Amino acid sequence: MQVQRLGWQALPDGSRAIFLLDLGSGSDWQQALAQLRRRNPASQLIALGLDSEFALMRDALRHGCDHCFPRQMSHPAIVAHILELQDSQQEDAYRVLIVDDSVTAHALIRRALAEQGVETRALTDPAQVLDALRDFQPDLLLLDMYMPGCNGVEVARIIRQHPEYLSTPIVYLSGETDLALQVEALRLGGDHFLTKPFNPVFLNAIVKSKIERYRALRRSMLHDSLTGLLNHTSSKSQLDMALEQCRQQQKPLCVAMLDIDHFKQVNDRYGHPVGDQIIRSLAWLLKKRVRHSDILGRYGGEEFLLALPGASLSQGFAVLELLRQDFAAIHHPYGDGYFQLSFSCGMAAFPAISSREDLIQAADDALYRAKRGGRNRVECA
Ligand SMILES: Nc1nc2c(ncn2[C@@H]2O[C@H](COP(=O)(O)OP(=O)(O)OP(=O)(O)O)[C@@H](O)[C@H]2O)c(=O)[nH]1
Repeated sequence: MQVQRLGWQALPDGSRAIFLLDLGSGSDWQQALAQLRRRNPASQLIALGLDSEFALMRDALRHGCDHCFPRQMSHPAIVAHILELQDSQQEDAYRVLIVDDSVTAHALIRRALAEQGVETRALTDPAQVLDALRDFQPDLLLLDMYMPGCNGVEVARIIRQHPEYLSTPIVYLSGETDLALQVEALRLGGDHFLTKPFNPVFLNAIVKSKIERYRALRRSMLHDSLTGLLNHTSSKSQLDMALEQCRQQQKPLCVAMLDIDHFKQVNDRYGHPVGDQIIRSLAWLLKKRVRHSDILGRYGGEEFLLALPGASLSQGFAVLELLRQDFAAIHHPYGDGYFQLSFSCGMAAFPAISSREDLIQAADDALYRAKRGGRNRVECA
């Protein structure tokens, strides 16, 4: 992430950036803010340090701010929000699965959604829906109501039998105008009912808002709230998927378990909030340095899991050794001074070790050796 400090006059146009704005105390920012908004429609505008006052927030939002962070918001909370925004800017395109027996309807819907950059896959046979859900991992389903052999409500009910798809938004898109039938369809597992012929602008608006909420919900389910990294359960499931891909593509994969050294002493000496901040700062260092395709999770209290698909044990070792040195060099401010910390790390790699459980166990054993060997070191299985 690049950070620049600029005055209102020097702010660039047409960028996809995150702007942190100090709106000051007067009201002369309103015009400048509105202009910035017009010139940078794809950017995120954040007003910092505002008094939590209705009229001020209303004006900031009215003139183009996406978020207002009140004065009392802590610095770590601000950084966490910014990192989350940066993540959401890097997200994949929205994916919509269309189930409709008419190929003409497919073409119309796909064209309308493609205009907003939404990826689509279309099925004429509803019996293939479970395979398509697994392969395509859509963010939303658009379901026709009347199809040969099965209706849309039955498809929705079958999908809802699978816990992993319980929260996937289902929108009916059908010529059915009977209100009682529409209500019944919603009761049995749908989230919204749109009628054909559809308005493309309205369809896109519904699809976008449903997917935004769905992705936000998934983010909070899959990520750890302190650091924003994957949580314990989702680290393991993402590692399973990455391992499967590496197996198919005959690539190596390296797993590292990291644990901050003598962390109990940090809490005891400086207090729990400082301990939390140390956990965040290691999380952010790791996040800044790994690739988008790597898997990074908070595995336990002060323990992290990092998996590097495509990296051999020696390549992974080089990455972790550098990270170890860089973390150990950080000066963590406290009072008028600072303190330094280190982490220990254990590593193991596929294909020498083939299952997820064995990889984590082997990396954990190596981590234990690193601790026993004096800490602040990386050991390989
Ligand atoms: N501040 C803070 N502390 C945590 C969190 N999760 C776990 N801890 C603390 O982390 C400490 C871990 O201590 P230990 O497992 O004994 O190990 P250690 O002191 O790090 O020593 P070594 O791992 O042997 O180097 C415990 O005191 C936990 O209470 C958290 O979310 N925030």
